[in-house]
Amino acid sequence: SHSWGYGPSNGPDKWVEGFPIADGPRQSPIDIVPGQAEFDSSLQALSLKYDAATSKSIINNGHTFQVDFGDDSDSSTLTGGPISGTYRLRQFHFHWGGADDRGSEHTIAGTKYAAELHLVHWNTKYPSFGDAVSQPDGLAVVGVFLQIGDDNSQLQAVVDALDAIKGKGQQTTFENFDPTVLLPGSLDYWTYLGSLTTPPLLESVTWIVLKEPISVSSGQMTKFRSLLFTPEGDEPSCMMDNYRPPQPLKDRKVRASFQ
Ligand SMILES: NS(=O)(=O)c1ccc(C(=O)NCc2cc(F)ccc2F)cc1
Ligand SMILES: [Zn+2]
Repeated sequence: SHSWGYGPSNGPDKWVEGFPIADGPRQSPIDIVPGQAEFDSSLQALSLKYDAATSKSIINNGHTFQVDFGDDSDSSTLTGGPISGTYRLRQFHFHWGGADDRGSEHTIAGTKYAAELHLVHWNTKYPSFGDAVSQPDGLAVVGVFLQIGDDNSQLQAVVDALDAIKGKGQQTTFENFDPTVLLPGSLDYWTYLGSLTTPPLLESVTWIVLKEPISVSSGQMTKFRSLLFTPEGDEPSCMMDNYRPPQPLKDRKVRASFQ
């Protein structure tokens, strides 16, 4: 059986065949309509405390590239915001388009950004990420939009590592990187209950989508698109348009941390 991907034969419209939860009640991403989000004064400020020493490696997993973090202690955590307790940073990755006019998973009143960063955290009330990922309050993912503009010098360290992980399955060390440098000035956010945006699409994610985008240049996006979905040696397929489109809101409310 061919595995899931983003092509015409294995893409988002086909995922329901192998993962029926694709049509579930709390799927992600969604279109966020600011005028319909409800300001909730009880929402706390986000507290993101990351330790550069926990960054380990950068890998091309055939769907995206991700930076993995050591998560066997509370060195890099998310607290506050809409969540209770402590969530540990596991990895961050991106989704992007084949052109600068698309690529984000969440959209804002229909507006697509060029890319979207996901910082993935798991609830330490569970013994591991693998346990947390199947729990309704197991994960918290912070989403950050990337908007085309000036070169993002903070992103360059990540961009420069991509040459070493061109093909699926390739990885290399990626140490001393603090993802705080990838956050925008404001931590204002929207939040709602959702899912993983890739199979197995588990409905275990508290989504925290930042209102303020960060910048990325067209040239930096071109380097994202030079990665391959395929292993070196296979017929090359450029890694792009690795985003799921917005899913039905169904019986959910989006809350805003700001007025
Ligand atoms: N785009 S997103 O931020 O929503 C997202 C975040 C994490 C994962 C993930 O960890 N997948 C692998 C994976 C899934 C499992 F369910 C169990 C183990 C595992 F490695 C997938 C999507
Ligand atoms: Zn993602």
